[in-house]
Amino acid sequence: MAHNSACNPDLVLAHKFSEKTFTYTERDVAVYALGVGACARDAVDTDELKYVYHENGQQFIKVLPTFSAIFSVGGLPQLGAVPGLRFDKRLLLHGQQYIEIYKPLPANATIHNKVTLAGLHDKGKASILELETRSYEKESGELLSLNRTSVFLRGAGGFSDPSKPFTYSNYPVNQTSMKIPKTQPFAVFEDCTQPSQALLYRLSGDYNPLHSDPMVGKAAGFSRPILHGLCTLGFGVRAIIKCICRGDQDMIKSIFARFLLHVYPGETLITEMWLEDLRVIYLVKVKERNRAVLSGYVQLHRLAASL
Ligand SMILES: CCCCCCC[C@@H](O)CC(=O)SCCNC(=O)CCNC(=O)[C@H](O)C(C)(C)COP(=O)(O)OP(=O)(O)OC[C@H]1O[C@@H](n2cnc3c(N)ncnc32)[C@H](O)[C@@H]1OP(=O)(O)O
Repeated sequence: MAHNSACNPDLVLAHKFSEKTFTYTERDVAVYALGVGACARDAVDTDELKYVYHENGQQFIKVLPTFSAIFSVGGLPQLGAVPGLRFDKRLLLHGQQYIEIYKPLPANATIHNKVTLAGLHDKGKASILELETRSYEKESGELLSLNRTSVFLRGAGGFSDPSKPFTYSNYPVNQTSMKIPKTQPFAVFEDCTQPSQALLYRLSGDYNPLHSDPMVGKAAGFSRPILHGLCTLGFGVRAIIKCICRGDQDMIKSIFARFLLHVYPGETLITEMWLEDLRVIYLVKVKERNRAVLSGYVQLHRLAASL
């Protein structure tokens, strides 16, 4: 049987991504925090003002751990240039994100990114491409974070024998496995996204028109532009920092997220959390449609003394 020629796995796996350097400032950190809803309900929120303002004379504003995820988004335009990979960029969806944070992020820095391919899978109707981004602080050479981004390329699968579909990954499977407990959650947090949420969030560097252009949203199969997956993740992890970390963002060691369903800007997000030793399992639901949209875990360095 002839296979879809959307993807030549040998060429894709052999591709070397170019290294990139960029600088961010406190302004980017604050715009990001506002983009994931910090202080949206309460402009003097005692847990969150520090992400957008030099609260109590602090020298630098604090950085949300999920800010490191945007270091990986610069790889998006590069995907179109990967030899051996053909896909309709309007049909691309963010499938999963795994983040390791090695030290609290500085309020401003020049970052040097090294990107490698971590996985490629033929799912028949789609292919999944996984990229790893290691982000180094240029001045010190220190590794700040690792991101593994899985993109779900609808319509770009079926390039291998369906009886043994092509699959390659170079990372431990246990990093992406988790089960939602059947018990009552330890904590639940409800938060509203704004109708303009994606228009604000995109200023943090993901300018994919799927999140802003009504025509592109429709071409992708949605009634209107959808929210960035990493924005939903930012809301979910903020809820965990509030409810479990008691406001201390530096407790977070690693984060795993699987995007289950799209979110429309303006919808209400309910984050349910379960605590299993130093791991917080979480599930984010859209209240208006009663649908699960995101699940994953957050690994902590330690527990808050007041828990
Ligand atoms: C490099 C830098 C890149 C930066 C990227 C940033 C880009 C952003 O601008 C784009 C976005 O933010 S898009 C918004 C966020 N994402 C979403 O809304 C997607 C939500 N998820 C879905 O719609 C479906 O799960 C969907 C459509 C993903 C899958 O649903 P179905 O088609 O129903 O799939 P299903 O039949 O259940 O499963 C088929 C096989 O695929 C695996 N799979 C399913 N969901 C997955 C997911 N989310 N991530 C990874 N793999 C996934 C299944 O396990 C299954 O494989 P197998 O048969 O081997 O079990």
